[in-house]
Amino acid sequence: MAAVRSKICGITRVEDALVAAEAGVDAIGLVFYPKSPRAVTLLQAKAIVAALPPFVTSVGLFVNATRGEVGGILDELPLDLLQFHGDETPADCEGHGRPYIKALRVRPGEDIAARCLEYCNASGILLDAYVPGMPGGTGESFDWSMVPRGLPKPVILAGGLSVRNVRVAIARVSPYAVDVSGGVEAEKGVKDAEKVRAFIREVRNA
Ligand SMILES: O=C(O)c1ccccc1N[C@@H]1O[C@H](COP(=O)(O)O)[C@@H](O)[C@H]1O
Repeated sequence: MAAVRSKICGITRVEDALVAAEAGVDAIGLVFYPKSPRAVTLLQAKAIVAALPPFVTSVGLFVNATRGEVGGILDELPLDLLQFHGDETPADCEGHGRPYIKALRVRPGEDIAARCLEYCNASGILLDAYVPGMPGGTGESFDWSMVPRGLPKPVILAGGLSVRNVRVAIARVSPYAVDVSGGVEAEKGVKDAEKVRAFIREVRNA
């Protein structure tokens, strides 16, 4: 089985990005959603991206942002990958000419395979828990048995992951990558270095 990639999302501080990079993370996520306790300003994001070593992907997370808002960030900061975590249509996601992943919030009975096909130009599909009124970063997991095998896109598994459950999650879902935010925090927006290292170690050993 290919190595499972990891993304640490909700990075707000250069030092947290460096800890994650040193531990071997593949991608870090920057939340451009003003209502999130992990939201970054453009200035913060620029400092974090500038500090990244080569081969660590910078991902910009947006929730129902306008085309102008996303474009305004991209004009200032050439993010490697976009993550759309709201109700964006395929056309919304594709309007920036940049690679993107689309987050799907999985409700009971969700036809994940059909939703996946809607976003046929996405680089991957991120699966997260559905919590009413919250677009993401909830710390909640969903029923992993709902993820079908053989989806046509790389699957990024998210939602309530931590060092305690990530190995089981990988065994059950066989995702391309895992994504964590709250499970490696000391407090909202501040990562716990030991939790970050332990999480990435666990993914690598899975
Ligand atoms: O992190 C946030 O605050 C956030 C806000 C709005 C949409 C998505 C958000 N984060 C993403 O949510 C999932 C799961 O997070 P958690 O590990 O359960 O805390 C993850 O993809 C984050 O990128």
